[in-house]
Amino acid sequence: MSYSLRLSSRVLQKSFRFALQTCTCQQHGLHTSRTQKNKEPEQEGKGFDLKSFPVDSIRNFSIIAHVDHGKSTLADRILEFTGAIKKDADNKQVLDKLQVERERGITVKAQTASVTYEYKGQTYLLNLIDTPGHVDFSYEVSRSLAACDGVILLVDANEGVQAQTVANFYLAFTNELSILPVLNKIDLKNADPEAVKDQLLTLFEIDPDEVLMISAKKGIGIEKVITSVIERIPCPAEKCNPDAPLRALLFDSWFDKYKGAVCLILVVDGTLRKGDFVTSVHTGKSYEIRDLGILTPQERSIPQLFAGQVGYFTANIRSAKEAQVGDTFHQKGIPCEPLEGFREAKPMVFAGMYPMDQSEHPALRAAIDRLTLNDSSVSINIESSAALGQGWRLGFLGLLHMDVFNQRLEQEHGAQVVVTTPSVPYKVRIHGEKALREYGEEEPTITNPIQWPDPQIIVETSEPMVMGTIITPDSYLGAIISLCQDRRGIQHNLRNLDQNRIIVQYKLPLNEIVVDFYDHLKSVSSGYATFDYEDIGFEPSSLVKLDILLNGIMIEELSTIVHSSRARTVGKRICEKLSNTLPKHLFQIAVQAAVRGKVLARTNIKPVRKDVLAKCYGGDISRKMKLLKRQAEGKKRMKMYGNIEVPREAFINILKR
Ligand SMILES: Nc1nc2c(ncn2[C@@H]2O[C@H](COP(=O)(O)OP(=O)(O)OP(=O)(O)O)[C@@H](O)[C@H]2O)c(=O)[nH]1
Repeated sequence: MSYSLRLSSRVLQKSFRFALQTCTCQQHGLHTSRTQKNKEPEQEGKGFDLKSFPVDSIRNFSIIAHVDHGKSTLADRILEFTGAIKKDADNKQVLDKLQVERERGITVKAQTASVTYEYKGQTYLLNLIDTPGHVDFSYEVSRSLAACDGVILLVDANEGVQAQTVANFYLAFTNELSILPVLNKIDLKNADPEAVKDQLLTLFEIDPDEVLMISAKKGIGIEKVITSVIERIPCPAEKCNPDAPLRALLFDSWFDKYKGAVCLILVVDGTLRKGDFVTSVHTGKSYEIRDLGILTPQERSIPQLFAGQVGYFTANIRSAKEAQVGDTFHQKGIPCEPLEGFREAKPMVFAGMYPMDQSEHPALRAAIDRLTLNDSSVSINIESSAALGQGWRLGFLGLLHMDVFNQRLEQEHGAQVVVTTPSVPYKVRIHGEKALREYGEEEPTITNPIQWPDPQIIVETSEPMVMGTIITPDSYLGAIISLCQDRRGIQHNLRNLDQNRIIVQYKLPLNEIVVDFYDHLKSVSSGYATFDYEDIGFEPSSLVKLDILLNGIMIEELSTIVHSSRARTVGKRICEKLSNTLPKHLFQIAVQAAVRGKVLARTNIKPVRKDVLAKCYGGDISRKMKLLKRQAEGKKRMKMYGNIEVPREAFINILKR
């Protein structure tokens, strides 16, 4: 799905103007006039104050669902229905602002929109947070939920409950949020709302009478969703105190090249005003609030934010480290207890990232720094490689996350990067004083095979495990079970979801699923099975470092960590890939894969053959034999002393995914 940027900016400009008109009209009971339409946004912004929204008229909520169940479409309809954007056929996923989101048709970044709605004589301020559906972005979901009191749990009435519906339900449930179940896509011919209601009852004990039925695409049932949000999701009164000194939770941030970090906050206690001085609990640094506002969904300046309200501020914060998501801000000089943060992002997949050309290193560093401000779930460590130069080892929540980060670096910052094959973190228990001094702890976490300790000092190795939940039509169960077994999975649970669908849980090593498990699952189930996983910690496992040697010389960059039962197969695969990628030399090259010096796989790269007999017309056979013998001796010598040149491009081809 791709929309041109021109189109999206047109939609957003339109929506901005319309949002301003609506809010002003609702505030002052005016009708939209020609003069209002032509007013400058800044002038209108000055007149808008959130004072008239006491805590009991605020609803902070999120839409959570499995991927593609229609969250962004429902968000569009809510924005239209409340007048925040004009009703327009162009309004498609208005909150998906990033180019990568529009190109891939997925949400990767949670977005917020504040809208107002009149209901039973009172005007409500509804803060809607659109969240991503894909498993790799569940951190965005958990972060959004920290600012919410309730969620709309959206389920496709045709596809029914899927793996991420289950994961998202439990995320909201454990956060003690009110859950408003909504079935979407009831306009589809194959929609079976009654069966899906049964699934919700079986799995989550949701009363079928409480479930709303809508079509976000056709705009059916939207009003009921909005009024149910007002009636069934509590206001933030319980956790907010308007009379206490300021306490604000930072739950998202992004970088603006003119204003610095833009911080999205929930004001939990007190009031925040433009010009106030605030202090971060995390860094102890103080800042003057330069701009304060709400997202409608465009940034819109306002003079103050009150308890229970969601908005943004800018304070000339220039570094990602100073705008840490989960931080608490208080009034300068009036310290407070930090607010309870939320689940820390835990990178699951690590990969090296290097500039295409070393001269681009400073520019890439700046680009990564800015992008991590927008996506704080990425971890960064400096890394260097003899072949690829100076770079970074970045940690991501999953493979799609890594791909999207890479694409955003290119699209939003114009950076060209080399990304190496992803790996997962391992834990290695070591012994010996020298070893402990070197690694600094008894059980270091290894994110790069180069750091793997000498086998002599290893006591035990552990790898990260996940609990995978798969929902599938029963006809694909056999193929899915053999796929999971092939990936060293152990079945944990299996039960019927309804007459023809099964929910099955497998304990799997993360290493076995990071690269291509999802693709294989989709292919063996004709695209019907859905998968979600949660981290369940490290477990002891027999892990070894697989080294790659070229004519006996170890190439550090190509080493990988594998389960001992997989070493031979993986070694064979790498050797074959290398022999197809490396340029031929004048002598033969032996490509070997070895564990602790024992060779497990080998391929040979044949030498380039120079025709030494070309100039030898006719003549004696012994002369020819002599030339051939001399050539063979030369090659033998070269093999001993000749340097194998691995061009940077070949490395890039081998190392990149
Ligand atoms: N027929 C029908 N299609 C719908 C409806 N709601 C959404 N869709 C379609 O479903 C697809 C996915 O919708 P999105 O709104 O992007 O779904 P999403 O849940 O935000 O997706 P992610 O952000 O990637 O998780 C789009 O093609 C929509 O047009 C509906 O009520 N009926």
